Amino acid sequence: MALTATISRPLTSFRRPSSAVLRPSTSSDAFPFGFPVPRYSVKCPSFRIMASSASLQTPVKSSSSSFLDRKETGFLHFAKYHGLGNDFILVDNRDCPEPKISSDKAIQLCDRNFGIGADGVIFIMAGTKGADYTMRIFNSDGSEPEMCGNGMRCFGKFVAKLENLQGRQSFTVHTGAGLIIPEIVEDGNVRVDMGEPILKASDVPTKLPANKDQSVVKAELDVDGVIWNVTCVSMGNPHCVTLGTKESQNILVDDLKLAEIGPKFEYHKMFPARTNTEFVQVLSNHHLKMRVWERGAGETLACGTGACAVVVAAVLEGRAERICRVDLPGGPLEIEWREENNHVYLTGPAELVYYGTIPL
Ligand SMILES: N[C@@H](CCC[C@H](N)C(=O)O)C(=O)O
Repeated sequence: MALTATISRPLTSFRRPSSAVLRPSTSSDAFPFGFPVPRYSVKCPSFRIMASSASLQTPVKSSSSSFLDRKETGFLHFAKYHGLGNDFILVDNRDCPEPKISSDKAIQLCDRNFGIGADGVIFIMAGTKGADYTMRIFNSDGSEPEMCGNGMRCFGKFVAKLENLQGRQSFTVHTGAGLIIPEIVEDGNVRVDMGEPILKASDVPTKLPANKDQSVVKAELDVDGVIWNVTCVSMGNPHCVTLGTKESQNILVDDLKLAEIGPKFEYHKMFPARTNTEFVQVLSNHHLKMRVWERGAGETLACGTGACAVVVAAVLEGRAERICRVDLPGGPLEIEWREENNHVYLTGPAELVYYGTIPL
């Protein structure tokens, strides 16, 4: 019998064990996709009968006369979501311990001309290490990052659909960046407890010379002869944040040729795991504007972990307060770096674009 998790709890602590209540699924937990349930899985033959841990409306028969079996080919059922234009293919992977598609397939599916088109593919997986769920993600270049802030908001919305959860909800998600807690709030936005930023240079990681406290704040980075002032922050994934060059403390982000300079930061020898790079214009001490060049995805319309890193960097450089609105090309995010627990909170929208099915 398939089980679905019903979770509703206040968000007061972090990195705590899961206490999700498990209940048998019923027909009211109908799988949201409006297409026939597949009779196979793509990379998990042992889960052949069950397409999703959400209940199926009709029993699945393994019939050799079915169209899909006859074709002997696979289909991927997915939901397309976006968080401020940072868009993802979401796959219900709860019935399979490994992502249902390979990183090579993710590259194809993310292609905006020859595929579905997305900045990444996100897998909703069963919980591990005491969490309610696990999130894995491939960037559009097939690399696997530790975390994704906008993706986590989409993850939260999709889980609520899959589990038929209404209203305010929160759950714990195990990621490469540790335990992350998305909460769907009253207005439908998702607020994510992103945990603590990592500032220790070797953990970001960056080879840039660190301060006494091992952080890299307003260090000089030479990119083709231009000296940029950069602060390095990991939100589980690496970020290089710049609020200006040695010449000028103010960047006009709209004027930057990101496609030209972005890759030079991403592959700079000072960043052994490559890096995401945020270019920031300070509008006031509560209002920042940024553009991002993402590791493994290029310029995107928004980056949640990036916006968090930007506020942390701007605070460390004395250019902003701990609660900021961050404007990205796709729209604004609210970021708070809370002093009492050192956690960063990210709040913003996540929207379903469509459900789809694609042959593999
Ligand atoms: N867009 C994401 C970040 C996705 C991962 C990133 N490209 C990386 O490789 O670290 C976000 O919203 O945080």
